[in-house]
Amino acid sequence: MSERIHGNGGDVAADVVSDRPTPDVTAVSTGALRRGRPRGPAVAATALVLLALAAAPFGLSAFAVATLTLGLCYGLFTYGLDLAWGRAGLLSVGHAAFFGCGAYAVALSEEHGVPLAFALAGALVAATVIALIVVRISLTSGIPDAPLILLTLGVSLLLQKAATTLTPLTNGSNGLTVSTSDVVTTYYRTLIAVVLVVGLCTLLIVRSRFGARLTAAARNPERAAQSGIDTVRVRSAAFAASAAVSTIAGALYAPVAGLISPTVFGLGLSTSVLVWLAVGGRESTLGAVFGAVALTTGQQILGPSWQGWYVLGLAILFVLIVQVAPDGLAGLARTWLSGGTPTVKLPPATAKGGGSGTPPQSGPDAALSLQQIAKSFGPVRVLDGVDLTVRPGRCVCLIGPNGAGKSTLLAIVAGQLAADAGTVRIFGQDASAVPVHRRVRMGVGRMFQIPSVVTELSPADNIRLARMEAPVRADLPQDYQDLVTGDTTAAGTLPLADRRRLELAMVLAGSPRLVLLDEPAAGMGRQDARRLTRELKQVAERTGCAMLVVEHDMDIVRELADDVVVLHGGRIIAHGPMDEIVADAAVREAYLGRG
Ligand SMILES: Nc1ncnc2c1ncn2[C@@H]1O[C@H](COP(=O)(O)OP(=O)(O)OP(=O)(O)O)[C@@H](O)[C@H]1O
Repeated sequence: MSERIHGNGGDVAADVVSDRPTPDVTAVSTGALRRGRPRGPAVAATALVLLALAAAPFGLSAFAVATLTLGLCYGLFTYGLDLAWGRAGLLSVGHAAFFGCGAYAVALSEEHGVPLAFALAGALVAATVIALIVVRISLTSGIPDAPLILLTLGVSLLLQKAATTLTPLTNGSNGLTVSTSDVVTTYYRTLIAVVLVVGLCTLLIVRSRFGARLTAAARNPERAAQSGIDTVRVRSAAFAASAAVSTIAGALYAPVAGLISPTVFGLGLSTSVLVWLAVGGRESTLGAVFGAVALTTGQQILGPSWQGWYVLGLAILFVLIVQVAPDGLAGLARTWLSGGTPTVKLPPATAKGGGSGTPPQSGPDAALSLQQIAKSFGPVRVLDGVDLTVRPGRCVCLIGPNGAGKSTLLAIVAGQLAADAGTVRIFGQDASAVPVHRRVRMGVGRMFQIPSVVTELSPADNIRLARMEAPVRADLPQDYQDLVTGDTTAAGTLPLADRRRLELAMVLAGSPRLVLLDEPAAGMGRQDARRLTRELKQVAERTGCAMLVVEHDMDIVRELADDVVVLHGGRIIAHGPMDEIVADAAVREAYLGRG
């Protein structure tokens, strides 16, 4: 008897002989960095799984092998999603759009006699271009997560609509048939080989310098950009690769399914792959494939008899996993094998250090020169023609009442915000339209109000990260060497003062010539704040860098500042040495609230 297996993207035909009842389930489902995982057990587990998969055709029924074949197609798809959601931190809820492109490429090629290679190349190009457009719009919108979720969902629904309505081409909702000969035996082995090759290729990429950049960009885009990494480019590339792998998975799925209909673009499959990945575990090749294979098998075996109960069980499993083990089964295994939560590790390719940027060559009069900077948020004019100069080796403290626009000005200097008008010059070069990561290569370093480090990495890896794109390779001062050689616990577990010290070390490791600091002692106790102030002074003396510091604490300002600049009402109302500023009537009126 010929048996059909039902996949989430539509019917799946497998010409197998069995007495089993036809399984029919619709699964309800949802879904970077390298982990510091125990390598021996991971390699052993991978080898064991591969051996078991290779031996499957010899010991299992044709139905079971067909189920495994389908599971491997979905496994590759899940692995594709992991590149986006796991490795790049980009949640897509419409990834079936890319899977469907691959499946329809095969079906259309067969139906209309288009050469398969041509159809596949077309699908890969289309999926990659769509992915790049969607991800770039999302990442440059300035709004986290929501744009990508909506756009991916929109694209998948649009493609589903197109597949339904372009009847002469796609046969509408009836779909297109694809020949399924020899799908169980030879095809199964081919699929294992493809999964293995794609897995190895991406593993190499993840362990490369690109992988290190992706690790940082996914975990802490703000700090990654401030370390000279083009986060939009790196994450966009990972998302495009994710779309390409998903397209390949869809193409491999078509002959297994035998029938490709518009449901292949549907929300059901997009949510299923999220569940497979969540359960298997993000950032784990094995976990992603295992999650898909295990749940697809469960669906085929339990689905027909348990029907709604299976779907309910899957939903409960998903909620449990998200609550109890957000890193999925692979995360649980890692924690169990390492005897605690393992620290994420930066790929080794970063060890060389030194980036491709050009350090400023000239010695201009000003490290920073702002001319007529203006910025409004809606109707509120926050900055209204600010002129400011910071000379090399000088420390300028920017003070002013709450809401005066100090942090906004600092963000404009760093490149995080664009000014509405005015010019930002850094070491003589016009940097007004230069993005954050390129300003870093021009010599800008930045410390944030809340210390911004990659919390999952060890302090040493954080410093390696900071060095990776540095225009000039700088050795850290002796006082910070303990951070390079110290323990390997995650930086997120350090107390605030130590995280602040680590952030300063990261800034120093980037060889900055202009350092921006936003309330560096915020939240610190008196003693820690004094220690940090001393360290900052030493840094300024040792490196000769310029500093622009936003600070409220007048003791710190007095100790640090060569010049004080007072911002009020969007304008600079006074500047000069601290003693003159304190005596200035306009400052007392505006800032201290007395005349
Ligand atoms: N992204 C934004 N959207 C809308 N308004 C903003 C935004 N960022 C800042 N503002 C507003 O701009 C004004 C200046 O904010 P900013 O944080 O630059 O002031 P500040 O001088 O640093 O204040 P504080 O000393 O309290 O940190 C405030 O009124 C703030 O509410």
